[in-house]
Amino acid sequence: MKARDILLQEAEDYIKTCYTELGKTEQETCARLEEIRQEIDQGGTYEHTFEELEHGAKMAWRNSNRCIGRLFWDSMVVRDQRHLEHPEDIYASLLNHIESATNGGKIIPTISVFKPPGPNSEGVRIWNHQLIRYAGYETESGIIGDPASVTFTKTCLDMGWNGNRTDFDVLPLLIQSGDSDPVLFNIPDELVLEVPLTHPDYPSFGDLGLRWYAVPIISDMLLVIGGIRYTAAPFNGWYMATEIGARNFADENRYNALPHVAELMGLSTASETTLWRDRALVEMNVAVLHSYKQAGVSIVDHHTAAAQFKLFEQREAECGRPLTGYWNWLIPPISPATTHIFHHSYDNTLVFPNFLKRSEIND
Ligand code: HEM
Ligand SMILES: N=C(Nc1cccc(CNC[C@@H]2CCCN2)c1)c1cccs1
Repeated sequence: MKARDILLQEAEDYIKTCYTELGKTEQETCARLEEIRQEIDQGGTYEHTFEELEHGAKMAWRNSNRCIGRLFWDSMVVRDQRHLEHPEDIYASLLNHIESATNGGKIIPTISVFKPPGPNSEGVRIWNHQLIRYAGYETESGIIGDPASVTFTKTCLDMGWNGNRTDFDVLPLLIQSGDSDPVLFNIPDELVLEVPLTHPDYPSFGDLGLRWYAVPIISDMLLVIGGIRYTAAPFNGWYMATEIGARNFADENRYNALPHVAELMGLSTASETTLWRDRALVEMNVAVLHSYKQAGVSIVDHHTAAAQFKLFEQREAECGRPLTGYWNWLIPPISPATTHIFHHSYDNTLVFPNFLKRSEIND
């Protein structure tokens, strides 16, 4: 099949599903399909209406098999930014996304969709993994900051960026538009809401100096709708606390904070059989939930998130949509067996629209 025929097939499949879900008539659907056929014949691609883009982005979230947070798929704010060309304008739009999604801590799930690559344009690409993330610096005496960011930090340093070399330096944005070189932009401090970590029962927890940012905004995944690949479509929700407490601060190849937490709790780390690691892990997650709630920043615990996911499963069944999911990612990293997810199996079929990692694209 030629590329155009594949694109036309994917466009038809999407429009039929999308227009049915939006309650449009057969007549409207056929008329739109004819328009798209002509557009593809003439220019090799086609452009989504805002309505098609908005609903497609929501469907992509609804189809994200690794996401436990999908109950709220239909409430996402979709920002159509396809008219922007210049890196400075894209930068300004990303700052608006950060500010509007943060919403003073009452986080609003939001996605910004930028111009996709076309027959005569490279489209937009954001090189960051997340819009807000901490730098990682390799030094002779170990790593400062987030080890997961060492490679990207090196790229930014090579391009002339300088961090303060603390454990919590917010990285710059690296934006590429069309076929021009990527450009670096700093994020103003006042736009980055952060939460200092304290623990309700251990006053010395605050002395660890741990903090994390409020809003996770994934910026390195592709949004694929009806055969169109949006290479820059940063999206945010709110955190599930275990992401921060059981991975970012707990992994030995991340901030590796559990031994410090065990020490301040007065636990001996001499033997694994005391389960000191597990006790430190739970208190780390208690600290995250306590701190985000105290700061008025949206967050969800893994039990509540699992209960919400169960509701999502039920609603999808009521709508007659087969549920797809990926068990390995849906179970939380602590106490997984206390959630219903652990005791179920899920169909990991890839349904479109969806989000893909760059490495998952095979032309
Ligand atoms: C509203 C609150 C949300 C919560 C609590 C939530 C929770 C999560 C969690 C815990 C993961 C696993 C992440 C990891 O282990 O690294 C995840 C994955 C994912 N979520 Fe959600 N999510 C939310 C909203 C969203 C939104 C708004 C989107 C997109 C529009 C989304 C799309 C995804 C995708 C694509 C993945 C898989 C990422 C990958 O494969 O690397 N989620 N989500
Ligand atoms: N709560 C969130 N967490 C999340 C969602 C998708 C992807 C990620 C990052 N996952 C990659 C890390 C690094 C390896 C394993 N997890 C986090 C959200 C981020 C954006 C919207 S919701």
